[in-house]
Amino acid sequence: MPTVDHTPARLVVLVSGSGTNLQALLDACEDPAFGAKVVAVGADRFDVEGLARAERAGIPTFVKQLSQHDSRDAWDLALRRAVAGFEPDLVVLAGFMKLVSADFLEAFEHRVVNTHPALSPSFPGVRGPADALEYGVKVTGCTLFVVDAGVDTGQIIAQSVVEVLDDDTVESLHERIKVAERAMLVDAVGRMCREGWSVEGRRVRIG
Ligand SMILES: Nc1nc2c(c(=O)[nH]1)N[C@@H](CN(C=O)c1ccc(C(=O)N[C@@H](CCC(=O)O)C(=O)O)cc1)CN2
Ligand SMILES: NCC(=O)N[C@@H]1O[C@H](COP(=O)([O-])[O-])[C@@H](O)[C@H]1O
Repeated sequence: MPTVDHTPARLVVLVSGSGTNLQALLDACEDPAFGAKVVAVGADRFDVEGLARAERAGIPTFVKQLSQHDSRDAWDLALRRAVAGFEPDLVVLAGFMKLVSADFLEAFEHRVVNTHPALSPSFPGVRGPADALEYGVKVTGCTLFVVDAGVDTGQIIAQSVVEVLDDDTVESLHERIKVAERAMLVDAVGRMCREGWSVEGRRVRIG
């Protein structure tokens, strides 16, 4: 089972875009009682707002771009080494739009979590809000899970429900999901870092 080896716990956050989930963690970490600090932010692309948010907060950043490596395996290894160099207790994929390999996950067993804008196991992949809207569900939401080698199939840590409104667009729905997602992420990551967690079969227990 994972152990939290540092106080405060060390978070490495991976992003690909605007980084509002990252920002929520950065804000929460300002309170020493939160029990965690972001020690590095990584991305798979340059010039994203998520990296700028980290730089403004004085946090080290790194970029590992797939196109700058000879193969997917070489990219994955470079990413793994960069993350490992920061000795994370927890790796948070926060809008990170690349699949990570089984080797990556083995290096940080049960320590890699991802936030997804749908209620798993429904609507996996990169179109969670659009797929929920198209299907016609009346409620959707967000899920934090322990990442495994599948796509959004890992053990569920936390979920939050969001109502779908009659006049929702993909954008309006995703924005409302993101409000719930940030609160869910901050709450669950804080509790994991302060209380520890265990994974048994499909079940995750905090504390
Ligand atoms: N092993 C896993 N890695 C990741 C997971 C996961 O569940 N298991 N979740 C993602 C986020 N994600 C959806 O939740 C997701 C991200 C990206 C893709 C995808 O097909 N990406 C393409 C590239 C797309 C791009 O660069 O814009 C790819 O990886 O080649 C699917 C699902 C985080 N990682
Ligand atoms: N499948 C992965 C996926 O859809 N991820 C989603 O991208 C958004 C990133 O927002 P942010 O960059 O503002 O945190 C979040 O809603 C996250 O769940």
